[in-house]
Amino acid sequence: MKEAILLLAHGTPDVLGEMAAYLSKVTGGRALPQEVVEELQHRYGEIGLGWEPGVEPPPLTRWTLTQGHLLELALAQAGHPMKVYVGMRNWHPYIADVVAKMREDGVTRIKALCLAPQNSRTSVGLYRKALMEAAKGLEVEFVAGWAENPTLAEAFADRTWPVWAEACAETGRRIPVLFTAHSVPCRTIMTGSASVAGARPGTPEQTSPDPYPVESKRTAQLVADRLKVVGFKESDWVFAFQSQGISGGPWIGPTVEDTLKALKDQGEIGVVMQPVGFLCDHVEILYDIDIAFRQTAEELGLKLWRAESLNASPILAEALVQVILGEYKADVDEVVVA
Ligand SMILES: C=CC1=C(C)c2cc3[nH]c(cc4nc(cc5[nH]c(cc1n2)c(C)c5CCC(=O)O)C(CCC(=O)O)=C4C)c(C)c3C=C
Ligand SMILES: [Fe+2]
Ligand SMILES: [Fe+2]
Repeated sequence: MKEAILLLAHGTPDVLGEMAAYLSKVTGGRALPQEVVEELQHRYGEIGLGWEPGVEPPPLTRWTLTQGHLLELALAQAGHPMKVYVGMRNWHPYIADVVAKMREDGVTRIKALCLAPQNSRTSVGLYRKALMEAAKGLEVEFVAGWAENPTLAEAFADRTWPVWAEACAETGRRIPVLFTAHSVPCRTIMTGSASVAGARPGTPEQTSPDPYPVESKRTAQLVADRLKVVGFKESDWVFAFQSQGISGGPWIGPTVEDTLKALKDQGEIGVVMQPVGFLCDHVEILYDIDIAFRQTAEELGLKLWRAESLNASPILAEALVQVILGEYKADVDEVVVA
């Protein structure tokens, strides 16, 4: 048996001209209106993507590949050297192509982990589906969720503390922290939902509510708990779901926009945003938070600070090692032959 690690991630286009093809992957082939394509080209353009390839790949691809390298190094340092591959669902390097490469390299057992700690059928479920289709005949151990890993909470706390301290010092006030995760469509979280993307047929997951909203808030709670050693209080944080889709239908809230308004109405003068649903920089952080929410906050008279993304955080690499080595009991599927 030859075992290797596969990190699964979202993927992002390399140039603006690939946007329509990329979106078709994201939506599973459903074409989106031209104005949605153009709006997303505008947003990705604002964070540095061009019509021609840049010197470096876009942040989401670059950081995801870096996280793979750091994990490989951390595994070796922990005395468990294993090769780490990275596959994306919606763009290159595609999961199917990476699994084909793993086969070529003689891998017979894959331990797969999503760079999305909170389990949703609209993210993790789709990654699992793509992997199982590609890995026919290989043994697969799939980690479905690791939202409550204490070292992950430590990694986020490590990024939150300096910016929260800066915000409080600059204003002389306790500034609230707004933890966020990506929103999902309302139909995703409904029991018996028809939207069961990625769920294994006949499993309870297919008909049970999506665990995602609860898991997202648990991550936030654990980060808040860890910050209490530096004087953080339970009353210092709130939670919202950000970046509701622009492709139609109702998505879960509370939204960041409504939460910023509520904070202003309560007399707050600023807010620190900590997006605990994301492990690295991408459009939801660099555009939605740094440009759009910052502008909304300014219009309301609030100053907005943002915690640095985990990106190359060594504590994140440590958390991944724990999940892979089974030192942290993650939500792991039974080992199956795909
Ligand atoms: C837990 C759920 C989701 C996470 C996490 C998530 C991260 C994420 N998404 C993008 C880029 C896009 N996502 C889009 C649509 C979309 N996203 C989710 C869920 C999560 N995304 C859903 C359910 C959908 C709707 C899909 C559909 O069939 O319509 C889109 C399309 C435009 C839009 O609707 O906004 C983009 C683009 C990134 C980069 C990302 C980060 C890892
Ligand atoms: Fe998405
Ligand atoms: Fe999104």
